[in-house]
Amino acid sequence: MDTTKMKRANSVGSDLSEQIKEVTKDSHVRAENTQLMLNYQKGQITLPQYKILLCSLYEIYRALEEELDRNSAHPAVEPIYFPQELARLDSLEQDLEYFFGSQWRERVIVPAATHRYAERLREIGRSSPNLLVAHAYTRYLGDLSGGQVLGKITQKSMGLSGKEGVAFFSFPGVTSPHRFKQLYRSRMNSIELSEEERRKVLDEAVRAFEFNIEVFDDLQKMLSITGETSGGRGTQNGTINPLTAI
Ligand code: HEM
Repeated sequence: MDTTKMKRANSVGSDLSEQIKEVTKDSHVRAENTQLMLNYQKGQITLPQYKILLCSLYEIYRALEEELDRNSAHPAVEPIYFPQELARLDSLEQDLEYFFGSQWRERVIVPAATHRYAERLREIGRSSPNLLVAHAYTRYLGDLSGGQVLGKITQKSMGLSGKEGVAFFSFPGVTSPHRFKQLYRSRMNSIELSEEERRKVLDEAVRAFEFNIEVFDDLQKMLSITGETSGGRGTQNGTINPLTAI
């Protein structure tokens, strides 16, 4: 972490939740401004874009949640381990089945950036579980924040009714995202970390955003190669090969 970022982290006090927000502020702006997220915010997300995004989210959450589960008793994981409230894997599986049919597992295709992100999650799950909080924060608090707006946009842009195809955005175990985020932050703040460990967590959070940005950029490239950047057909439950199916 460069000294400017570290100074900024310290300027907001000693709470991990404040520091992590501060050091990832610029990264958040960059993530919001990726082409994929910009299209999203303009309501220009198409079914092929959404389906291919779901595939990557599935790989990411599979790695994240397997590592959180495996390390659930670790002192830096236990306070922020909320599988009932937060786990996304089942919802993603439901959404993928809705769009790709019962053989959806054979249709999941992801770009190289997604593999790198998932590999990093598995690596830290194995060797530095302290860092999982940085990734859990980046994804889950994002899903409970901007993600809630994106869910509504998805439903509207794709004319989906009810929860079908958009289970990913829905958190039935969280009554108030605002209050839950407060609880989550206080749990983050209760994790005991040395200065060195804290610096590594903050670094990892910046990296976590970077992984997401790379995934979005790769997805955008994949879509432009398949000519599906806008107004694609998006055959539901089609039987064609993965690239044309997205
Ligand atoms: C269209 C894209 C996005 C929009 C419109 C958006 C919007 C927002 C908003 C409005 C908040 C603040 C909520 C609050 O203060 O209570 C927020 C928080 C957050 N977002 Fe995003 N976001 C987007 C993309 C992302 C992405 C791609 C990530 C990471 C993968 C992300 C991660 C986060 C995190 C971790 C927070 C919590 C910050 C904190 O309170 O510490 N966001 N987002």
